[in-house]
Amino acid sequence: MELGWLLWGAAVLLLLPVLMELSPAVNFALRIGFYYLLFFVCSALTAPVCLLVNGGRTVKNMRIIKTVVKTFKYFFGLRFEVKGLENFEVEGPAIIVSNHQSILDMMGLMEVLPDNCVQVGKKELMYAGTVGLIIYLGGVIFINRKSTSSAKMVMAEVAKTMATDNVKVWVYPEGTRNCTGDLLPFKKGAFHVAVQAQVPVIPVVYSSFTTFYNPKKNLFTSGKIKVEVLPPIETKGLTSDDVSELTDRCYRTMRATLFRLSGRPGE
Ligand SMILES: CCCCCCCCCCCCCCCCC(=O)SCCNC(=O)CCNC(=O)[C@H](O)C(C)(C)COP(=O)(O)OP(=O)(O)OC[C@H]1O[C@@H](n2cnc3c(N)ncnc32)[C@H](O)[C@@H]1OP(=O)(O)O
Ligand SMILES: CCCCCCCC/C=C\CCCCCCCC(=O)OC[C@@H](O)COP(=O)(O)O
Repeated sequence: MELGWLLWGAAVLLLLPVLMELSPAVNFALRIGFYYLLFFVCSALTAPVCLLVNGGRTVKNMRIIKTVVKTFKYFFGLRFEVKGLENFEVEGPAIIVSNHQSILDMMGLMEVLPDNCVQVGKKELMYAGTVGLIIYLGGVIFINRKSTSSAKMVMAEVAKTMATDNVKVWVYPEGTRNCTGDLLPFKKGAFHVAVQAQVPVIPVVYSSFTTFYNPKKNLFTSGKIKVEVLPPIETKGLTSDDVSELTDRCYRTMRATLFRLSGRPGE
């Protein structure tokens, strides 16, 4: 029995490099599967540490999560080239908005995440096993995208409490992953919250992943990701009537930056 398992294990180990060469699909599945496994196992190991160190759900746990997730890039040969971090140094709370391409964004998020910053996430993530637990402990704000009214209520609450809690809130205004190399139209919630709380909007742009990551083509190799934190956009004195223009302005600036960072000619 043991000999059988030994032979089986040896065969897989010998065949794996061949399989990975022969089949991009196998290579992609193994790499993305390993990414999920890293999330799952590291979440399970980090959750007790967060509970022991910080006692429960608090943005302070993001420091621990960030320390762990920042190591993931080495497993996948990914490098980040970051510019503009000084733009995070605003007095007090702010709304941070960035493009969202894939679950790989979690590495980019943690690469630059400022202190006291929580994220807005779809509520389905709460049920992602140990990952749901760790993002709950990290203070992630969960919204139900299928119910605009309830999502708006949650966001309105964020606008009220972010000042007292002195937290920054990171939102993906596209509202979903989009790995096309362009931006989807922006949802307005993040900008309503910024205006309601009268806090600046800080745009963050990640260069396109398409040169090293494309699930449709089973592409997932090593690569470099350029990250640029843009100057804050003030909202003091703005009202809800200005939200559409603020959203459009932010969209245009981020889209131009995305094209520049990705070496794509602007339109
Ligand atoms: C140790 C190991 C650990 C391993 C794991 C570690 C993981 C790392 C930890 C961090 C985890 C981070 C997880 C991130 C997950 C990211 C996501 O899940 S992205 C998906 C969720 N995010 C969003 O959806 C983006 C935010 N969405 C919005 O802001 C939306 O606007 C909305 C509030 C959900 C409403 O959406 P919708 O109705 O579809 O569209 P809109 O056009 O935006 O709004 C319609 C309408 O309503 C007005 N409006 C919107 N928001 C408000 C508001 N807050 N107040 C008032 N009015 C609002 C808007 O103006 C529109 O009206 P109009 O007349 O057309 O203008
Ligand atoms: C014992 C229970 C076992 C449960 C198994 C679950 C295993 C969980 C392992 C990994 C989960 C990875 C999720 C990590 C967070 C990723 C954040 C993210 O990028 O979510 C996508 C969201 O932004 C937008 O979603 P859509 O593009 O709209 O779709």
